[in-house]
Amino acid sequence: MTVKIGIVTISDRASRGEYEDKSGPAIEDWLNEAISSDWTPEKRVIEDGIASVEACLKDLCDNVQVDLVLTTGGTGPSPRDLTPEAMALVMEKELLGFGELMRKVSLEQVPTAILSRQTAGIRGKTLIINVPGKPAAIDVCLSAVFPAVPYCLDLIGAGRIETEKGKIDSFRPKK
Ligand SMILES: Nc1ncnc2c1ncn2[C@@H]1O[C@H](COP(=O)(O)OP(=O)(O)OP(=O)(O)O)[C@@H](O)[C@H]1O
Ligand SMILES: Nc1nc2c(c(=O)[nH]1)N[C@H]1C(S)=C(S)[C@@H](COP(=O)(O)O)O[C@H]1N2
Repeated sequence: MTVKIGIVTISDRASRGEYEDKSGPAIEDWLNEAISSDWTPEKRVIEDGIASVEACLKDLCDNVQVDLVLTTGGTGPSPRDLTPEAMALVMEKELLGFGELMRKVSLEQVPTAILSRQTAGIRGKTLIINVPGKPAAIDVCLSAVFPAVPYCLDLIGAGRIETEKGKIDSFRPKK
């Protein structure tokens, strides 16, 4: 069975068509290069807000039953940045290391990386990871955390993914 991956762009302006969504497609391109096994994208572009993000994430996890969700946007400090507040309502377990590592590598590029409240967590058999909205944040954040993603999916009973050696060396500890 194919692994399903949710790609969720969270942006008021992209969802209204005021600018072109570049971050969702950048995530899809990145995954196409990084994953060598079979996978299918489930793409969404939604407005900022606790209710919109909560509903989208619950639908992807509980109804569509995706294995992994990557969100982009809404992690900052401005009034409409509410992705973390929605994550708090959706996650059953938070994985704090993801946010810590993504901020660390992002800080080597921009001092404003500390403004992102991005995190990751588990709901059922789905891993959800937040990335900031700027298209430039995608490669640095995903390259940093993705080596641990396949084993995390194994541990929660999600589908198995293999990565493209050279792009991402995923690590599975020997049993
Ligand atoms: N999905 C996206 N596609 C293209 N550019 C984006 C996207 N999301 C963010 N950006 C760029 O990054 C900037 C900062 O992103 P941020 O998420 O803070 O947007 P925002 O100012 O809250 O507005 P909005 O929620 O309407 O995207 C945006 O002004 C835009 O230039
Ligand atoms: N790697 C990386 N991380 C980054 C940025 C970036 O340009 N590159 N932008 C920062 C900025 S300016 C903000 S406000 C926060 C939150 O962005 P978001 O609200 O679009 O999620 O992410 C931060 N993290």
